[in-house]
Amino acid sequence: MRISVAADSLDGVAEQVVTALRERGHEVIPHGALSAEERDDWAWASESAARDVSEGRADQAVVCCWTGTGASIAANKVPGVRAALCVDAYTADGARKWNDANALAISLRLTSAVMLDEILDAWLAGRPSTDSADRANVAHLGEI
Ligand SMILES: O=C(CO)[C@H](O)[C@H](O)COP(=O)(O)O
Repeated sequence: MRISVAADSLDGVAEQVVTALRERGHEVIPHGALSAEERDDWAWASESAARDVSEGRADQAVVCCWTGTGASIAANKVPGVRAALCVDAYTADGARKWNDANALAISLRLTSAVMLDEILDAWLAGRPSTDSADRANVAHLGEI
């Protein structure tokens, strides 16, 4: 997959997100502090990655800031983007399954290197539920 990755600083696991995705065979499009040319504030960096998804340049995004909250809020403002702040593998699996989330938000403060690997494995293996109630919930997100 092509995965856009944004971070507002290189603290914590920011650069490990890029390395881990490339090791798993994905093409990474870097944004914010991960790019030499871009503004690195969380709202701008996360927006850039989310717009890649919204406009078809990327299949998914991973957006990071210190808490993960600002990055997820910014990404969720972009049409068609469903960003989920995930702190463990169960949440990441559920976000893909029940929310059909297409942007993974990560807290650089909370997420250890070990947890990041677990979260990414669950996220990348996850598939959206085909259950009609789950699909109805996801479809309604586009109507709110
Ligand atoms: O977690 C965040 C936003 O939700 C930011 O990473 C945090 O506010 C730090 O940003 P800055 O370095 O610009 O003060």
